Amino acid sequence: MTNAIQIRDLVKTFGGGRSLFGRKANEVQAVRGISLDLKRGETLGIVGESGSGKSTLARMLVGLEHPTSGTMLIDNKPWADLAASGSRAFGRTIQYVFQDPVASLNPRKTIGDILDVPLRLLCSYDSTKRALRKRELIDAVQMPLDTLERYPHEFSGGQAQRIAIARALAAEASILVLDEPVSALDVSVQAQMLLLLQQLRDDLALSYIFISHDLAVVESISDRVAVMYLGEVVETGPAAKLFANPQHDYTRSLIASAPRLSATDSAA
Ligand SMILES: Nc1ncnc2c1ncn2[C@@H]1O[C@H](COP(=O)(O)OP(=O)(O)OP(=O)(O)O)[C@@H](O)[C@H]1O
Repeated sequence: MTNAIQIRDLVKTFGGGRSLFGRKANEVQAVRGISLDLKRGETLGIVGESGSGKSTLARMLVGLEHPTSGTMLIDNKPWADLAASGSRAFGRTIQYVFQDPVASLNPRKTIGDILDVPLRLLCSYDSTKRALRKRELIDAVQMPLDTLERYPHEFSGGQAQRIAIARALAAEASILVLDEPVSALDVSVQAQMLLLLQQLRDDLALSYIFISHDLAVVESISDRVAVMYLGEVVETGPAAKLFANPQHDYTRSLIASAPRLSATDSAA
């Protein structure tokens, strides 16, 4: 079985202008030599405190940031080849779902027009095929068909996130990077969203990178978890094992400082 993503020795350094004394000023090492694999069909949770480099890693995976050094294979394609081919190649391979669903949807366009963009620009489908795919996509995220004629402000946060997921699925990329996808939602809506994501992953053979600082959410959806601290991965392991028996001091302190796992406890 090949990996959906293979990351080796990945480094990202921001800034680094020279000061009067020849030392690099304002340099931030956001990611410091990460190696990770995402298996096909797997959900890999990524946890870590604010500033640990989770979003920088995510942004490099989808081509929004250039690595300083290291290699990545995304769906067996070298990252550098995808970057050389441009955003269309990335968009058909790997998609990013943002935390704030309402802000990620253009308020002046109908949902149909929003879904039209990737179908036109990334897939080059004709209008008949686009109309068919839009109905399939909206159905896949369990929204009514009249959603296509409505505008983003007419939807709740949970509904808007379903639409954002439909858009991420439009170009048939098999890998989604979900960056805090349920953090802006009410706890009751979070559970439904996690269920939908699991169904989509299984039905469409997707692989997920799932970033969150909510350990309960990560434990409930992830097969494996990677713990980031100061730009490094300090521990990886199967989700249940890692949370039950953390090996690294930082993982232990992260678990100790997390609020009680109320969402999963009360859903049981
Ligand atoms: N464009 C940038 N320029 C300079 N520094 C940056 C930039 N983007 C991120 N950083 C820095 O890199 C480090 C990692 O940030 P990053 O956003 O990846 O962390 P994070 O774990 O995703 O945090 P959060 O959970 O708050 O989103 C931080 O110190 C941040 O200030």
